[in-house]
Amino acid sequence: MYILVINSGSSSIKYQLFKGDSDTPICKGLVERIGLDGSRAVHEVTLNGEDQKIIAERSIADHQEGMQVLAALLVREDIAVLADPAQITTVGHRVVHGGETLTATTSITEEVKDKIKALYSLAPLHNPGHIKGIEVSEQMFPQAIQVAVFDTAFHRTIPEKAFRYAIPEEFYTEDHLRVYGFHGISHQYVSAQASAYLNKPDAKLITIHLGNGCSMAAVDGGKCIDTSMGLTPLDGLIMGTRTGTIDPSILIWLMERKGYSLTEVSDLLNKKSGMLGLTGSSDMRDVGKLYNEGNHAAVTAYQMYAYRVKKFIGAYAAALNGLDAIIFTAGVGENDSFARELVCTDMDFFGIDIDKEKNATRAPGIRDLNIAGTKTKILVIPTNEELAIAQQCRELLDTQ
Ligand SMILES: Nc1ncnc2c1ncn2[C@@H]1O[C@H](COP(=O)(O)OP(=O)(O)O)[C@@H](O)[C@H]1O
Ligand SMILES: CC(=O)OP(=O)(O)O
Ligand SMILES: [Mg+2]
Repeated sequence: MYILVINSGSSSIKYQLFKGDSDTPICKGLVERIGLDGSRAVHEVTLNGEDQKIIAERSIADHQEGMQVLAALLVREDIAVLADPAQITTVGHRVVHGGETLTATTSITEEVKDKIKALYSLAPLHNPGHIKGIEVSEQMFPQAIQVAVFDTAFHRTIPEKAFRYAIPEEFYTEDHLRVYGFHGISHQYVSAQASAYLNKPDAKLITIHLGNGCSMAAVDGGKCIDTSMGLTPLDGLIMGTRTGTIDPSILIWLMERKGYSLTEVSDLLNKKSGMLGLTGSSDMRDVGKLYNEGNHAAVTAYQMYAYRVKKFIGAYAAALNGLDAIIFTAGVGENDSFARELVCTDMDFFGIDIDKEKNATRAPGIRDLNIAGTKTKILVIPTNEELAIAQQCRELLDTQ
């Protein structure tokens, strides 16, 4: 049994190939900076005991092209890990928005695809890419069972007082407008890792997923009780190209005063704002370089980005009525020590005290960054959405 996992994010496609019950992939890779300058694919494979890394730098305009690059790497003869692509029995797909009806891991039928398509307007940067990924993989691996694992599933335990919006009730009962929350596969994975690391099943945790999309979750004893994204992945933190929380009156102002159409408003908030709108670049590595050059816009943007995270930490410490650990994860959370330092500065009221030396040191695996003896653990936990998806695929297949 081979399980191929496809995780298409808004700016990248990550993939891992697992054999049998092993949690160690036999190859993995990343197609990144999709639609930006400098896009590339990085493919890692261990052949005859030797680690090989293939880096293909080329323009990759969209997720469909990204999937084709990925598929070609998997079957490239000189580095092939499979004798035949037909050996892949299952393809697990991350799907960001499952809406009201797709609430648990499921095998993909035409009906499931239609439901994912019906949610395009609620996840415009993601669900269309997932459908492309599913369709390309149905063509490439027609013998495999295609499985969907949803970002929204982990957030189903959020109580009504946190998932409802203060708008007339029929918009909830008839139109299902509510907080769904996203990055659930990642929040669930890193919170479980943190509880095990702390040896505390009832731990009160705040998970901080900072990728191109960014969100936080408050997790009490393994159950999510609140999260920063809402009906769509636009709410909450400042992201690569998304605003996060803004005064909704700005939308009305744009339409009334500037004559913006609905599409223009959606594009502005989803694709042209966040770090991109503030600095001209959505990629934190680029923004970091500008910061180091003393660029005023980048300095302000970093401060705004970290300040928003701090405010959610305060809110979630109150919601949890306690705090054992905060956990940084995903592209920025795992790699950008400066962003972590900014978030943790002047947070001793919450028992959060970062050790700058530990924070600046790179190391694989789980890292503990707080000053020894301080109350709240500050952890960096590499997320592994692909492994979590493979595990959920196995559970689904076991029950069928
Ligand atoms: N070494 C690094 N230092 C700072 N930021 C990084 C580093 N590596 C990746 N990132 C940032 O991580 C973000 C992408 O995170 P990722 O979790 O891969 O996103 P997504 O899954 O949403 O596409 C980008 O903003 C990128 O700049
Ligand atoms: C939900 C979301 O924003 O996902 P990503 O960060 O992978 O774009
Ligand atoms: Mg991601």
